[in-house]
Amino acid sequence: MGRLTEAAAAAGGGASAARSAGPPAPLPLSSTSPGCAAAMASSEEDGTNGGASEAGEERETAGKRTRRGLLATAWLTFYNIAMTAGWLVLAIAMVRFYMEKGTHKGLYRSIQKTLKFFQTFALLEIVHCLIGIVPTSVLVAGVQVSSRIFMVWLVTHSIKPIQNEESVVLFLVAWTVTEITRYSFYTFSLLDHLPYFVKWARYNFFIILYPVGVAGELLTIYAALPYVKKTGMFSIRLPNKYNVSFDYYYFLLITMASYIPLFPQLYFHMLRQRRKVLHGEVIVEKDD
Ligand SMILES: CCCCCCCCCCCCC[C@@H](O)CC(=O)SCCNC(=O)CCNC(=O)[C@H](O)C(C)(C)COP(=O)(O)OP(=O)(O)OC[C@H]1O[C@@H](n2cnc3c(N)ncnc32)[C@H](O)[C@@H]1OP(=O)(O)O
Repeated sequence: MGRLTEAAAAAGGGASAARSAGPPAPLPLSSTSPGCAAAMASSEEDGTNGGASEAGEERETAGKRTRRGLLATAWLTFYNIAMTAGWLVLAIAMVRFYMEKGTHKGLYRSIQKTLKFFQTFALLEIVHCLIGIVPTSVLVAGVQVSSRIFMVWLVTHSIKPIQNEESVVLFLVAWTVTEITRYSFYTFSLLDHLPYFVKWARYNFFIILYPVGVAGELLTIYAALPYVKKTGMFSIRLPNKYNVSFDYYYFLLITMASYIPLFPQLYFHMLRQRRKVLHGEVIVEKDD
């Protein structure tokens, strides 16, 4: 299948035109076919397109809502409000803890229930992609959510001695700021009242927060290695009646290594989203 790509001027479109112009991302983890060539046209920087394009955007939002269905829109609005509130509660609890105790020791323990609840609830994001009520690629959402679930349940919850590591605070702060911004962005978008600051924050904060979060996660797994090796936790040794063996220590090493190919994919996916939404770059792909 050959491909032909052309740049479309985003005269009155910004993010909406970008989205309507075609699916994002020629990366392997994106929903588009790998290797698609893409050309981009940059238009507005500040989101002010004039009355005509605003009316166009409104029509587009209404169109999206109709396509998605009212029930799905109502569910997503509820889901995003609940998630924004959950991560806000977490942020407030963390700030209060630090102000009262003056140390990060004991922080994870004090917020773990809320964290586990809301991060596990985020599994629904994979379901949203699978049933098609959000346009995100299942793979992108799957890698993002499963790595978080893994960090919460199979690392931080299960390996108590690492819960007071500074690196835990690093990823907790990065996740919390990201999620408050991200879910409020989705909420305001669905409600058709998106403040420019929220949009700007959604597509800029990640530039710093993604590497910070990943560093926190990797350092936490690294800190867990000696304990996992010593205890042999979650490992299955031979001989056993199923004749299978599993070593959690090596599994953690492989997981750390998998960040090398996977994290850049997510990061570049977000950089592309940023270019489309904030700078109105439009990717149009045509199949021969
Ligand atoms: C079992 C062991 C597994 C181990 C795997 C190990 C490998 C791991 C490597 C990866 C490491 C990641 C680590 C990570 O945990 C670190 C951090 O998170 S640190 C903190 C910083 N993080 C971020 O900034 C996260 C950025 N990522 C994301 O935002 C998303 O997760 C992502 C799925 C990557 C991107 O989102 P998306 O493609 O959806 O982009 P947009 O937000 O621009 O949305 C596109 C359109 O979808 C609509 N949408 C999406 N979700 C919703 C929703 N909930 N409600 C309503 N609408 C939604 C959105 O509005 C856009 O729609 P449209 O185009 O129509 O406007």
